[in-house]
Amino acid sequence: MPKTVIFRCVSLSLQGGTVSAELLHYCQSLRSDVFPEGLQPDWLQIRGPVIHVQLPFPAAPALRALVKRDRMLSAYQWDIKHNVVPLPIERRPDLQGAEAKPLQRGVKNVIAIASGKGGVGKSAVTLGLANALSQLGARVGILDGDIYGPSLPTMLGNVDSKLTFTPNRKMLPVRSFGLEGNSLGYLSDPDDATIWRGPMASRALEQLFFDTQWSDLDYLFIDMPPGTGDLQLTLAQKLPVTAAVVVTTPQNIALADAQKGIRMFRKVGVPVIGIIENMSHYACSACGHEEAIFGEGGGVFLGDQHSVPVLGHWPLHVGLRRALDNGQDLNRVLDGDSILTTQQDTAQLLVANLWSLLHDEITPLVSSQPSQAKHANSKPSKE
Ligand SMILES: Nc1ncnc2c1ncn2[C@@H]1O[C@H](COP(=O)(O)OP(=O)(O)OP(=O)(O)O)[C@@H](O)[C@H]1O
Repeated sequence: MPKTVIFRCVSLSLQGGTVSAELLHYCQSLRSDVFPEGLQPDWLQIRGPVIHVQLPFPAAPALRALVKRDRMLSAYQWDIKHNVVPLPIERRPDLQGAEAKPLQRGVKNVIAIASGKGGVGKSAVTLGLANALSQLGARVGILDGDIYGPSLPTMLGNVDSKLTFTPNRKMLPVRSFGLEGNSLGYLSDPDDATIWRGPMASRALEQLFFDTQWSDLDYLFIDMPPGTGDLQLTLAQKLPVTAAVVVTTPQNIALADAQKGIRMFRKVGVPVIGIIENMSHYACSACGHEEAIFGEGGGVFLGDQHSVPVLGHWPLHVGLRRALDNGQDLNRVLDGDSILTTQQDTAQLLVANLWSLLHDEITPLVSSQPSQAKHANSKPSKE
């Protein structure tokens, strides 16, 4: 129905004091990256001039931006809340096997953040996403799976914290900046981990995952160990991972490793719901000149090859590096910086993609659509 006609219907129905089905229909016709199928009628309740929304994932800023662009909808008051929906067990092949252990009570979704190659910023991206979702009102935890170089305690600014245990010997996660975290770095001398070998390392991580008493969490991120070897494969198989995100830099060398990561998850039936291109470019803080230090277009090329959407292009950012390495609260030291908006946009797209996995009637963004990000079809530059 054309917009003008709907507008008239809605005005009439409001004058009559009745809720307009046309308005719900109209909301469904709105489209954005985060809401590719519009606003679903069962999310909305219209009472007089107020539209109450219960989103199944945290994305209030994306919805506000959508509403702001729309002359008719911006005339309403919007009351936006969310209640995160877990992926049902029947849609999770990883939880159905005889060996698979169930998710802990209260953890709704487990998202693995992986990279084929080390040093691409996987831990930085994990923390950035977790922080962004927490700022959007989600309850978020991080499991530091990088046993050979646990970086979570440094990034959360609590290197001296040690784990405490419940009476039945469950580990209680450490809390910082509104996030829960667990890492071998809190448990022992981190240097001990460097001598661990494959099966031992994988058992340690399983234990860290299953024997932590997480609170009720909407999202638990696992910062996977770098690489695509046996350790990573075993973990992807044994941990109840809802979906995976692959981090890469634009370079060819990183892309080749990221491809292996995507294949690895697919092999064990874990959907890869997005790629994040980190260190996409550098913007000089003195003159603003942008330089693609590690090449260009790699993330999009990878996404197109594997039909996985690119969720974000994160720049090399001096302030971010400083904050992470000094364990500072990103929201405080980067307040007003566009990097936080970039991270939040990516996080909203990520949880929207995760939600779309739940619904047969919604076209999943996962593995069926080519990337919608800019520079589509461009090949990575030779670096
Ligand atoms: N976008 C970015 N801008 C600036 N610095 C970054 C960015 N991403 C990561 N870094 C910095 O790069 C370094 C490596 O990042 P990080 O530890 O997250 O990589 P990783 O992929 O997890 O490494 P590993 O393979 O060792 O686990 C850190 O000092 C981090 O703060």
